[in-house]
Amino acid sequence: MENPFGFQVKPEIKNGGEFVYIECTPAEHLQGWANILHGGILSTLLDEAITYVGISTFNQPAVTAQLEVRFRNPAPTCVKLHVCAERIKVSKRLVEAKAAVTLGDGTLIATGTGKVMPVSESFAPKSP
Ligand SMILES: CCCCCCCCCC(=O)SCCNC(=O)CCNC(=O)[C@H](O)C(C)(C)COP(=O)(O)OP(=O)(O)OC[C@H]1O[C@@H](n2cnc3c(N)ncnc32)[C@H](O)[C@@H]1OP(=O)(O)O
Repeated sequence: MENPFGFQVKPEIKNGGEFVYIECTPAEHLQGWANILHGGILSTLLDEAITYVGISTFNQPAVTAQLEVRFRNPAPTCVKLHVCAERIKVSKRLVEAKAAVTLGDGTLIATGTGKVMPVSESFAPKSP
C-alpha cells in the first residue's frame, strides 16, 4: 500500500540484502527538543534499513521482531542522514542485522541491531 506520509526512502540493496543503504532528510516537524531530531525517528530509520535486509534476504514480506537502539549524538533536523545496514546472521526464520545512522561528515548519530522474521504475503497485501 502506498503511504504518502512515509519517508519515501529508496533503499539501495546489495548482494541479496547483505547490505542496505538509505538516505533521508527528516523535516523540522520531526524534532523532539528544538531542532534536534526525535529519537523515535532515528529508530524508525534504523528499523527501515534493517527490515529491508530481512525482506531482501527472505525475498518476501518480513517484519521487525526485535530492535535495540543506542543514541550516540544528537542529529539536527533538515539535514541528510545516511543509514547503512549489514546482515550479520541468517537462520531459517530469522535475519539479524546491524545498522548505523551518520551525518555527511561521518559523525555517528545512532546504531542499532534488529531481528527480522518473514511473514505471509497476506501480511503485506499488494495494491489492487
Ligand atoms: C514494501 C514496503 C516495505 C516497508 C518496510 C517497512 C519497515 C517497517 C518495519 C516494521 O515496522 S514491521 C512492524 C513492527 N513489527 C511487527 O508488527 C511484528 C509483530 N510481531 C509479529 O508479527 C510476530 O510476533 C512475529 C511474526 C515477529 C513472530 O510471530 P510467530 O508467531 O511466527 O513467532 P513465535 O512468537 O511463535 O516464535 C516463533 C519462533 O521465533 C522465535 N522468535 C520470535 N521472536 C524472536 C526474537 N525477537 N528473537 C529470537 N527469536 C525469536 C521464537 O523463539 C520461536 O522459536 P521456536 O520456533 O524455536 O520456538
